[in-house]
Amino acid sequence: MASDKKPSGRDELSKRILPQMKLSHADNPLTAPLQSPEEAKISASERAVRRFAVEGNAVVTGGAGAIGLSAIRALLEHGASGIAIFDVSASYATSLTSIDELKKDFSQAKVLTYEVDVRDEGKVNEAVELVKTEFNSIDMLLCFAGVVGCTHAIEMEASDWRRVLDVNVTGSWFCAQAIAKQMIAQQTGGSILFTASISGHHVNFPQPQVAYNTSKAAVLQLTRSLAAEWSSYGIRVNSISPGYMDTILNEGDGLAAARAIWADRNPLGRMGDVEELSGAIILLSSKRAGRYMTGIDIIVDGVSRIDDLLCPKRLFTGVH
Ligand SMILES: NC(=O)c1ccc[n+]([C@@H]2O[C@H](COP(=O)([O-])OP(=O)(O)OC[C@H]3O[C@@H](n4cnc5c(N)ncnc54)[C@H](O)[C@@H]3O)[C@@H](O)[C@H]2O)c1
Ligand SMILES: OC[C@@H](O)C(O)[C@H](O)CO
Repeated sequence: MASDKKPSGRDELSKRILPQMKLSHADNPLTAPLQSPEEAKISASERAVRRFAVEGNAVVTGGAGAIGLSAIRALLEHGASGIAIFDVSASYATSLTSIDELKKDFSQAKVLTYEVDVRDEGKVNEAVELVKTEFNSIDMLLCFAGVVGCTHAIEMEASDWRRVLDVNVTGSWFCAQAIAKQMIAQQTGGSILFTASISGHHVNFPQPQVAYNTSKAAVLQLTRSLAAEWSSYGIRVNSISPGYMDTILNEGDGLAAARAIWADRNPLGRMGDVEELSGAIILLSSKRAGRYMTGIDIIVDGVSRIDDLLCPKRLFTGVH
């Protein structure tokens, strides 16, 4: 029987937004049958490897940085066929040797570098077009481009605030939108992974980082919002939240002294190694292993958040 119910606002919206591009359940990689008849025949060991395989090509922002480079190595180890690194020249200058090593170790894959400041929307779109021509398809986006700033809130200049928010939030958004458009046009779906932080979940101690903490909390909401909007195009959107990792990001800006405090307050007594993020990155980027995961955040921090429980100032003031 035909319903005379008026369409809801949501129905109207769904009609307007690229309705013709929405994937049917059978074509959407997130709702299509999990296993094809051919796959049912493969050996258990082959299935185990396939479960965590990473398929296709990835754009990796901040890929010349510590976490980005380690993630690229893991993506290539798990089968990625192409990597396009988006980063700024200063980082390329120091990471060229590592990038050359990656190219040598994974000669079957294409590793390309693009000088892109993720704050520049035009440059991001331009680079995505170039990657599209080079790779034909873009299947993954991993956003590691990020900056930190340790300034007392009361002394912060507008430019300090904007620098952090522009790179960490707006830059991630520009890249996600440009690449989602491409994934939607391909009708293949894909995976987007943002880098949030434990700083998006709690307030760091002892360093003052209001802009950074705010930016990473925004990344968590960006993740959930885009996951909800883009699942009907087969696009999964997730994030990881690293704890204190032993990278150059945590060396400048007066942070050297804080490192001992962070390690001391962590029950494991140490900061994290970037390699320890690889498991979560591969799980979320893998089409099979991560298939029913979207809109989530994986915290990899060796329980650094225990700061929240142990910080005497916060306990006494009751401020959490
Ligand atoms: N190191 C940690 O403890 C830690 C913890 C939680 C989250 N994170 C996040 O992980 C990500 C990577 O951090 P990392 O430790 O590898 O730092 P890193 O400084 O080694 O890497 C960051 C990379 O981002 C690039 N970048 C900065 N601004 C950019 C811009 N405008 N456009 C393009 N690229 C830009 C840098 O050139 C650099 O290569 C960041 O988003 C950071 O906030 C780091
Ligand atoms: O909170 C952990 C990180 O996001 C970050 O490394 C740190 O706060 C930067 O000083």
